[in-house]
Amino acid sequence: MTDPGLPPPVLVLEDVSVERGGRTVWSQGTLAVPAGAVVGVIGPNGAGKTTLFQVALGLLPVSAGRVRVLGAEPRRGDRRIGYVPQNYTAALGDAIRCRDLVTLGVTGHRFGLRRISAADRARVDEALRRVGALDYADRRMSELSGGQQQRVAIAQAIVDDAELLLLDEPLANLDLRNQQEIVTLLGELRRERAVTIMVVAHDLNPLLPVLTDAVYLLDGHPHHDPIGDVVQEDLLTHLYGTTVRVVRTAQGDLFTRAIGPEPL
Ligand SMILES: Nc1ncnc2c1ncn2[C@@H]1O[C@H](COP(=O)(O)OP(=O)(O)OP(=O)(O)O)[C@@H](O)[C@H]1O
Repeated sequence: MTDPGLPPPVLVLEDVSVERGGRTVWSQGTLAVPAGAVVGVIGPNGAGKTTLFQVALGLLPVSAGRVRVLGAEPRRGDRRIGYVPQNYTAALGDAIRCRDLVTLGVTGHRFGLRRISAADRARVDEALRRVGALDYADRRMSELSGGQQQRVAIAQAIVDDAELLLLDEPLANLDLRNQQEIVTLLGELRRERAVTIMVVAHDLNPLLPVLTDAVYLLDGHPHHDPIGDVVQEDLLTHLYGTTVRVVRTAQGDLFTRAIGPEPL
């Protein structure tokens, strides 16, 4: 039973299975991601993390079960969801300018670029300002660093006031400082906009300060738990198939460390 005092969960799976190319990617997925959470989506390569996002975005039908996203069936082009795919910025054409990329988040297509209203232009500027990218708004994406590009991609995802942000590996290829800045930005967005954020990540450590929950793909099934229940040595060791230690420093910082395969 859902507590009537709480907002409804943003993503609900009821006994969901997904197949790709004739094989089951994951099955028996039953979970509910609460509104306002910052969720790490974790699991080994090929476990189906991106597949989960594609299901939520209505890009991939499920083979069994029922999915609800923001209270409705998943559907393509749902403006309430902001999505930054894996390697998104690398896949863009070289020529596009930052402001135009963010404008696509409002108009949905390139033809709209010339006909944008003053109100929409203001929203684009506000999104660029919010991620700290206004200074380079008129530069081409190809002229920016990886950290700057990721900010602009996030600006595009939030420009339409998304209620759910799906970020696939937003920290990949970023140095430690840029990773930290993007993580800080995610924490701020969550507080300011009450947005729910789901982040696919291979390295949990930089995200731990902001994560409230995790969805983890274990033995072919997706599960959801509060982050504290997931950052456990047994669970992470099982999940990744290599010994993982959980370390807590005297300052209370928590991090994980892989220390190699189990001895045979
Ligand atoms: N377009 C596709 N057609 C068929 N199978 C696919 C397709 N895309 C992915 N798969 C398969 O689905 C499974 C899950 O892929 P997915 O990309 O969701 O995994 P992932 O957990 O995000 O992996 P990674 O961590 O490597 O990015 C993999 O076995 C993959 O080979």
